[in-house]
Amino acid sequence: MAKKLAAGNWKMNGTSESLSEIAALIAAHPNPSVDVLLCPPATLIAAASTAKGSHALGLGGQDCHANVSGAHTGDLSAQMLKDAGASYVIVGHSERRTDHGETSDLVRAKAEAATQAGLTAIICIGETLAQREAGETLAILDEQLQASVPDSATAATTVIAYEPVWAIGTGLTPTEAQIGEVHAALHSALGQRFGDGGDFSLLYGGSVKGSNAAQIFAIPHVHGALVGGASLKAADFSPIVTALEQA
Ligand SMILES: O=C[C@H](O)COP(=O)(O)O
Repeated sequence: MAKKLAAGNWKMNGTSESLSEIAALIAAHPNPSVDVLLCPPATLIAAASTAKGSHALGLGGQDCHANVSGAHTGDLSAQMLKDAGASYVIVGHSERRTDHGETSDLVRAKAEAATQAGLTAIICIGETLAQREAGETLAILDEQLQASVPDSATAATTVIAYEPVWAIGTGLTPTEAQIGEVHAALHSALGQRFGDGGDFSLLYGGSVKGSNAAQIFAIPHVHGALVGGASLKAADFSPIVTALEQA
């Protein structure tokens, strides 16, 4: 049974003042019935870990280096994120693929590093609008999935996030049928490769908000969301957590 996960990605947003949003989220969900995760900037992970105390809220990084340590100025290893209090790390977000030229081979190496450090890897894949309009969506996603997910991946250590690039931060979302088609294909591909495709958590990401979360979570093989803008404020993220709890 795939676990349900409401994950927030703060991207390059947040300073110590933002820790009050974590306190507010915890207050709104003292005992959540689904997994709830926030990925603040790495500078806040340790403080967020202290702020959350023993609450079940998970914390994650937004990227990690493929190596454990070394001469990589400005980078962070998965071990360092874990040491700061993270239990997850996002790898292969389209903003990393675009802004930093990350390939699926590199994403796979990062996912391996993450799981070796004991973190759950959230591996992101997604098509551009041009690829969707060219009818290439399923082929592109399968290519990204096969190349980005390590052979060592298991449902316990790996979460897949489908994020259409054109839906991120735009207010646009695919139709329910389009999301359903993709998630069914991912479920099937993971099942064929790993034999336990039914257990991998498959998140949808891209303009998820309180007003559309329930419809998205009702789609087969959608086990949660990776939320950007609407995760920054507890007041916006909390309804998404609630919608997942009720799905
Ligand atoms: O990681 C999160 C996604 O990029 C979605 O961002 P968004 O909810 O702001 O569209």
